Amino acid sequence: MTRVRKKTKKTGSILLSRHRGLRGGGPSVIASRPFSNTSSLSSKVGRTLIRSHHTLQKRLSQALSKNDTETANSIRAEIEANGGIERYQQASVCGQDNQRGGDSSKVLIDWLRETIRSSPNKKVTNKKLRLLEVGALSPDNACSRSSLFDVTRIDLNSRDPSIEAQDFMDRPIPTTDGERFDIISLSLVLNYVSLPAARGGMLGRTTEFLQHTSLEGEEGKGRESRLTELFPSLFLVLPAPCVTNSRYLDEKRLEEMMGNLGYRLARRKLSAKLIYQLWRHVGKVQSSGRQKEFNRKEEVNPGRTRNNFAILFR
Ligand SMILES: C[S@@+](CC[C@H](N)C(=O)[O-])C[C@H]1O[C@@H](n2cnc3c(N)ncnc32)[C@H](O)[C@@H]1O
Repeated sequence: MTRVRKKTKKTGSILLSRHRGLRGGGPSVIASRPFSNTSSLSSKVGRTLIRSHHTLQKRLSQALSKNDTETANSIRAEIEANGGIERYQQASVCGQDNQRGGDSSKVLIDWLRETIRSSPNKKVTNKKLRLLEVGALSPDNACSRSSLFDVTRIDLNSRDPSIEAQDFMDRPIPTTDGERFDIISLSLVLNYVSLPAARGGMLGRTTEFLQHTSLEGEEGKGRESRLTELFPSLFLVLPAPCVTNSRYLDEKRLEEMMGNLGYRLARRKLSAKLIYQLWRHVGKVQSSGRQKEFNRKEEVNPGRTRNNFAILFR
C-alpha cells in the first residue's frame, strides 16, 4: 500500500544535498538577500540556498512535464532571482570545504590506494584511468590531483575552462572505445535530478559510457594489481537520507536496481551525511524480467518521517 502524503519536511526528511537538517526555507529567503561576491557563504545560507534551488528545480520539472509553460517561466525567473545555478554551485563548493563534509572524491582515491596497497603486485596500470566526472565543480578535487586519472569534466554550468558545459543526458553515446571511460563519477548529481524516472534514465545511461576492454592489454595480463578488478565502474555519492530514510528506496532496493543494469557493489561507505558507493559494471545483463518492479514506487520503508526520494526505470 502506497501512502500519499503532502510534502511537509519533518525531522529526518531529506535535504537533497550534502547538507541536511534544515527546516523550512523557501525561495524568498534567498531572494531577499543581496548576493555577495565573496567565494564563501555561511553554511546556513548555503544550505538554504541549495535546498531552495532543488525545490525550484523539482517544481520546474513538474511544470515542464505538464507542458505548463507559464508556470515553468515563472519558476525559471524565480531560480534566476535566487542567483541561478551559479549561486547554487557556489554554495556547493562551500559545502566541499573540509569543515563541512569535504571533497567526496577523496573517498574514491582512498579506496583505490588501499586496493593497490593490498595487492601482491603493486603495479597500477599501464595507462591512466579515464574518468568522466559529471557535475564537476572544480578542476582541483582529489581525483584531479591524483596521478591515477585522466579526467574529463562536464557540468550543466562550467565554472572553469577545463570543465565542458554539457548536460550528461545530451552527451553523445560513444561509438568507439576512445570515447568511453574506465570510471564515471556521479557525486551529488543524481539527487539534483528532480524526477524519479529521470534519475533511472541517468543511471541507465552511465552504462553506455563504460569501456570493457582490459586495462592492461594482452601483454600485461597477470601482472596487474587488484585495482583492475574495480573497473569499469560508477562512483555514486548521494545524501545519506536518500537511501537511509526514504520511503521508496533503501540500500537493498538500490542494489537490485543497479544489479538490473549490470552493476555489482564493490565498495561502500556511509557517513553521517553521505553515502559513497563504487559500482563495478560487469556487463550488460540479459533482461532479468525485473524491470516492471522498478517502474513504480514501492514503499520499502514506511513511516511518517520518511522522505520521498525514489528512482524509477521506464
Ligand atoms: C551539488 S553539485 C555536486 C558537485 C560535485 N560533484 C560534488 O560532489 O560536490 C551538483 C552539480 O551537478 C551538476 N549537474 C546536475 N545534473 C547534471 C547533468 N545532467 N549533467 C551535467 N551536470 C549536472 C550541477 O550543475 C551541479 O554543478
